[in-house]
Amino acid sequence: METLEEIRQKLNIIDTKLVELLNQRAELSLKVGKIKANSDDIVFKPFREREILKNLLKQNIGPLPKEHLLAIYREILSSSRRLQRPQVVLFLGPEGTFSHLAGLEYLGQSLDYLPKRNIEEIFKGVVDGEAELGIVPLENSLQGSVGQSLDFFMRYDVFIHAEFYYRVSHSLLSKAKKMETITKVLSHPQALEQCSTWLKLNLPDAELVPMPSTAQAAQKVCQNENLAAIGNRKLANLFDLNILAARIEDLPDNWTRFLIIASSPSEKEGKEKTSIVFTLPDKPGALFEVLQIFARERINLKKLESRPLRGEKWKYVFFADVECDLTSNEYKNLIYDLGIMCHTLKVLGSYPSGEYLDARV
Ligand SMILES: O=C(O)C(=O)C[C@]1(C(=O)O)C=C[C@@H](O)C=C1
Repeated sequence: METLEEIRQKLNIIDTKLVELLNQRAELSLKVGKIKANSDDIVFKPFREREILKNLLKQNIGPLPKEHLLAIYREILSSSRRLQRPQVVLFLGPEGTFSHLAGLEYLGQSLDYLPKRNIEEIFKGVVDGEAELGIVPLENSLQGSVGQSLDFFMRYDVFIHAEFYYRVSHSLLSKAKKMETITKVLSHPQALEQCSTWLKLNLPDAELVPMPSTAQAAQKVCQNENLAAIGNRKLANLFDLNILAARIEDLPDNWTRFLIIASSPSEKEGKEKTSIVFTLPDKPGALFEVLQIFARERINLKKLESRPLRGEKWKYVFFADVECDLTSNEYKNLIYDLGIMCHTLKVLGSYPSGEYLDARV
């Protein structure tokens, strides 16, 4: 049998090779960066990244688990993007919110994450060039759409580059080591609501205190061992808290869909979904005609939502996701027809269909 010393020697040799290879990869990434800088192209290429990850998974014969390989590679890609150009990304703050944690998981640690006080500031910051990318929450599988995010797509000139889904799973976090000392539980009202059955069973006497965000709740409970917060388990690392209980939500299949936005359109090929916003003339069958076009072309409609049109009462704007690349040449005529039928039509972007990131694993 090999001794510990011998195994460690072998690990050292492999690590040396890995560093060498990572640097060779970084050199190539810098070359790509120069080409992109010359053509003013955006650094983040979600379709290419997904292709890389897919190929890696095919090649991986273990024992390295798939989730570990993906996590390692997300960081390699994050560093690669950062090498090409400093990457600022705006998110709905403060630090530790689901948006922040979701962004860190999807885009990696090498970016500069800048918190914003509200969703509009994210759109505005991206349009004004304060950041190359923004992360916006669009909808939740249990609670429905984030109305504001939909509205700002109508008002700001931004494009969608990627989508991903992030699991909403809650833990009980505290400075205390045991649950017995907890007298108050703090969190965002939605998180308290999502864990109400667990709280009734396990902490029936605790006072429930609403907070503006799960991140602020986690920050607050650092002050006192009798307090606990409900939020993502990663808040434990961020605020140095203990996880007293995990996966305490009543309904475990809870996901939020996030979009990555930028001020210029996305890359040209390989896209699977397109989002559009449109308004219609006030006449019978106006929406039916639009839907008929999609039916005629056998295009699958994944989402259709109406929102009040700002400044014009009882008028509506429609937000739709379709399962095809509407920006490709193949659909030129369709876009032309839609343009005639709609009062206004804006193609928000085409992008690869999103991955599901599960922070619980
Ligand atoms: O292929 C590119 O366009 C790259 O910039 C390289 C690379 C990579 O490191 O592999 C980096 C960033 C992109 O998001 C995709 C891939």
